[in-house]
Amino acid sequence: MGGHFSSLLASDVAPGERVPVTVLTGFLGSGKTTLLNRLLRLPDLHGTAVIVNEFGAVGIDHDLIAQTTEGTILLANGCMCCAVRSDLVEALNRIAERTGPPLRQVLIETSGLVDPGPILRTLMADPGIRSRFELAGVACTVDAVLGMGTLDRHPESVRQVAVADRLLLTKTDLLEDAALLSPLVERLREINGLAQLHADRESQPQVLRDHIQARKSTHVAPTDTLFYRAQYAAGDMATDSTPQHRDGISTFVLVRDMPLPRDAFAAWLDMVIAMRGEDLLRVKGLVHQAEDPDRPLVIHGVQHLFHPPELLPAWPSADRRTRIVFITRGVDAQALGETLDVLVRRHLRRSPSTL
Ligand SMILES: Nc1nc2c(ncn2[C@@H]2O[C@H](COP(=O)(O)OP(=O)(O)OP(=O)(O)O)[C@@H](O)[C@H]2O)c(=O)[nH]1
Repeated sequence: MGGHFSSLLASDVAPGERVPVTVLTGFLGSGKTTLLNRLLRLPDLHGTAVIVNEFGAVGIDHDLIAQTTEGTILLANGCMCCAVRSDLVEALNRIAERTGPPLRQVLIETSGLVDPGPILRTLMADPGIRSRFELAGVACTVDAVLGMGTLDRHPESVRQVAVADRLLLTKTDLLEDAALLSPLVERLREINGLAQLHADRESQPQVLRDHIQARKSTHVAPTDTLFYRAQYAAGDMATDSTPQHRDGISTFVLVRDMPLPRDAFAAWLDMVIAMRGEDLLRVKGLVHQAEDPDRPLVIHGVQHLFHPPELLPAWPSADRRTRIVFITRGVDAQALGETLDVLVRRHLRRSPSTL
């Protein structure tokens, strides 16, 4: 075993007490800073660090953020898209090493123009960062009035939506008629049917607070709901779902009833990552491993980087099928499934006792 996923599987990294990091993205002017300010006015945010990333050498976003919460640290560290790795790593290390109240969670506000992919990669790839921090998820603001036009004109805004766990519709108060929202909601669902959509402006700061405070170790239930949402995204999951295409992005779910031999599954995922890593915008799944049938393996990746996979103590529901959700750019769902089947068959010919 030599690929990216296999090495993670072999390293057996324990989740531990890592600090959750949430990325807040959203196109220019979509309301990130406004939401952040409303968040910072809520109680119970002690130990929250906020990293603001701005486009251009002289940013003003950090001046627009009210520093109202005790124990909140604000860092402004320049342009995320061209210096993402060193700046972000440096900012996180600085936060982790400072003295003072314990750090409980981090929120990174990205510049409105960036594709959040490199930021997520940095969070997942840097060994020093990974040992201290865990990616809690991505929240994305979408302007209820201008969102549709932005998605039409700016591919980076599509990518922001595609990688989000939560989509927060802003400026709904400016809509004359709530029905005007439906085409945008439909479009967002086509790009990313997995994300939770929050259109209620009032509750959005609380939604974001709950999200940034959630630790992965407490995520058993959300992992389960992920698949209900996936079902919504991809229709019937009895077999592999038909890809939903929009904006060059397709979403599908790969489903397998039979337990998968661990080595065959890891070899397949290594191969998929090596060949199509750049096009895997988001991969999330529960895997039924033949060698450990009672504990599902949770996999979670962004492009060619995956989190260390984690074993859940038990299946979150009676459904024990392997279900992997893919949000990709142009990856052929059928070919992906067939390759997995070939590798599993080959493995079983060599080691028939696995099942
Ligand atoms: N009416 C209304 N205005 C909003 C809402 N959210 C943001 N705005 C306004 O929209 C404008 C842009 O909001 P910001 O919060 O600065 O947006 P941003 O995403 O941080 O913008 P960038 O930093 O340029 O990427 C500001 O004038 C806000 O007052 C909302 O929910 N309702």
